[in-house]
Amino acid sequence: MPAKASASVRLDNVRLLLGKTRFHFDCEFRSAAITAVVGPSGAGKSTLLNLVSGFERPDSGVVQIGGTDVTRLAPAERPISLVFQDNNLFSHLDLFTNIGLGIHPALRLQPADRMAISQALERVGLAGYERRLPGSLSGGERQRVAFARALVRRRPVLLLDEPFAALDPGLRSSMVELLAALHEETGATVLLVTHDPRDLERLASRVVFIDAGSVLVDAPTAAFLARFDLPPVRAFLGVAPSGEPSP
Ligand SMILES: Nc1ncnc2c1ncn2[C@@H]1O[C@H](COP(=O)(O)OP(=O)(O)OP(=O)(O)O)[C@@H](O)[C@H]1O
Repeated sequence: MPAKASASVRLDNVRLLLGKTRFHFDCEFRSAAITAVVGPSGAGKSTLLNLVSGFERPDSGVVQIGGTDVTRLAPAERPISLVFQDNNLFSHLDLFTNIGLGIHPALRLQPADRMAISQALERVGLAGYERRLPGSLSGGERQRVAFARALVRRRPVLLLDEPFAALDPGLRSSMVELLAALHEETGATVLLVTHDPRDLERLASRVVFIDAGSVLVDAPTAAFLARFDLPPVRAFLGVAPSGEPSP
C-alpha cells in the first residue's frame, strides 16, 4: 500500500468568472485530513475542485499544494489523484491499462506496479477484471475502477467529486468504509464533494460549505453540524427551523 504522504491545499484569494457566475475562494484544506465540500447544487463545489486540479485556471489569486504555487501547472503536473462524477476511463483500453496509466503515462510498469493494479482491483471488488473494457461494466463498476486508479497513483492529494453517487446502498457503504481505511493507511489530504450529510460524520474531520461561489462555513464537522442558525446549512442537513429533522 502507498507510503504516507500528504500536503495542504490552499486557495489564496482565488477569483474566477464562469459565464455569469463569480467565484471567490480564500481557504485552506488541512494536510492529511478528509474535508467534506458541501453546499447547494450549483454553488461551486466542482469548480473548487477544478481549480485545485488545474482544469480551471483562476483569473487572479494563487493555488498552492504543499506550499508550492501550482497555479500555472497542468493537471497532470499536480500531485493529485481524481475521482470525478464522469470517471474518465479510456473506453478502448482494458481496465489494467486504464489503471496502469494512472501509475505511469507511458505504461513503463514494474512487477510491483502490476501487482498493485491487481490488488487495487481486488480492493474495490473487481478481482480478475484486468482485461475487461469499461463499456462492459455498469456505471457503479466503472466508478470503482476510477477509485482503483486513484489508489495506485500514490499522490498526496485525493480529489473526490461525488464518488459514491452511482453506487447502490450496499456498495456505497462498503466504498465509504474502503475510503476511510485507505485514508487511515495513506494519510492523504482528501477533498470529498458529497450531497449526503451521513458522509460528514463517518468520513470528514472538517466541512467546507460553499454557497453562491464562496465559502460560507469552514469548521470542524461537529461545529458545522451545529450551525442551525444558517438557513442554507439547515436546508442541506434537512433540519427544520426548530432544529428538529424535517418530516
Ligand atoms: N464553464 C462554465 N461556463 C459557465 N458557467 C459555468 C461553467 N462551469 C460551471 N458553471 C456554472 O457555475 C456554477 C457552479 O457550478 P459547479 O458545477 O461548480 O456547482 P456544484 O456546486 O458542483 O453543483 P452540483 O452539486 O449540482 O454538481 C453553476 O451555476 C454552473 O452552471
